Amino acid sequence: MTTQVFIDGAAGTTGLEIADRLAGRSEFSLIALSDAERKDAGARAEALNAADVAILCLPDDAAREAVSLIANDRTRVIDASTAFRVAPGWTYGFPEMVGRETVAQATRVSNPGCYPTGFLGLLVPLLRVGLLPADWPYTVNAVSGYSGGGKALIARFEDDTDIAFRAYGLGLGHKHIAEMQGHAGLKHAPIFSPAVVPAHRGMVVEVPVPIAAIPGAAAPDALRDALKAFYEGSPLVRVRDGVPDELLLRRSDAPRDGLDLYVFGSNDGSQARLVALLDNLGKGASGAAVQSLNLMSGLPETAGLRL
Ligand SMILES: NC(=O)C1=CN([C@@H]2O[C@H](COP(=O)(O)OP(=O)(O)OC[C@H]3O[C@@H](n4cnc5c(N)ncnc54)[C@H](OP(=O)(O)O)[C@@H]3O)[C@@H](O)[C@H]2O)C=CC1
Ligand SMILES: CC(=O)N[C@@H](CCC(=O)OP(=O)(O)O)C(=O)O
Repeated sequence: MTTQVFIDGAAGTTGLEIADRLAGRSEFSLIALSDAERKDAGARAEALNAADVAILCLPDDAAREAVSLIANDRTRVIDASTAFRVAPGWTYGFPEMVGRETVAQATRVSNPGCYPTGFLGLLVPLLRVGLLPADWPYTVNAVSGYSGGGKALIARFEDDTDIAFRAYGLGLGHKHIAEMQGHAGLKHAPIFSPAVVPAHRGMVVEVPVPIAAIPGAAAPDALRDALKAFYEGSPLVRVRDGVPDELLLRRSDAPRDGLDLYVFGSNDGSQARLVALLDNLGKGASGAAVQSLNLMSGLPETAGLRL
């Protein structure tokens, strides 16, 4: 029997990429609304309640509304928005971190934010084994392709091709901070410096680690080995060796659902740069949602993904 999937917000950036990854897959059939119906609460309620799995690719308020429109115990939810990422009763859709079986059994899954995927992917394994402390005030610097801001930011960057770099989150209150602090169990909120570059997709997330100044922090090689051990066997998360001359995002980069992690260390081991490379629309959004959908449907986690 096929799983009935309804993508609420199917005409948006994340929704379209999810539909792309589900195209041609006989395990799923998509419930589609016409352009005239897609924002109609009645039509959405009917589709939400007909679905085995509803994937919400909506702004936060519309995602909350969608959840409130579900009036049965059967429809399971994967929400791509920020609305439920630290909410009680929701499973955080990072299977490598919370466990594949936990996601497979979940009825309410919140898909991780793109930046937190890099930050938590780097830090949580190291905090869990005590190689870095939870009471250090971490910082996180990141750049994203403009598709990370959905249709509105895509339109802005495509209209104004003169923008070379856009720093934002300058009020130090970005919506991902609670998610980063909460799921890492950090004492202090991280200082987060996000920026957008004029490329459609792609993301680099970096956590600088002044090892010599952090009580109990391990050496760079030990940090890398611990990440490797944590992600051993993961088909999507790779811990890379070596020190390339540079890390590049290219405007021509194809969609991909992997997450690449690096630990760069100074010669004397006193400093490290933890770096994550991902596609904001891949493991940072649509790829992660399909990974969870696969697990919830008893399918191989990478089915339909771009490895
Ligand atoms: N883009 C990314 O890289 C990531 C996005 N996300 C999250 O995913 C969610 C979707 O983002 P994204 O796809 O980028 O955003 P988009 O703006 O590209 O798409 C959102 C879609 O939702 C539709 N929509 C808005 N309100 C309603 C409503 N009340 N009922 C039905 N449809 C509605 C919009 O309609 P219309 O087309 O008419 O505007 C649009 O098609 C957001 O919460 C975002 O924060 C998470 C991780 C990464
Ligand atoms: C470039 C850009 O604008 N990025 C978005 C985050 C994208 C993402 O992860 O989405 P969620 O809103 O679902 O968390 C931002 O900073 O708000």
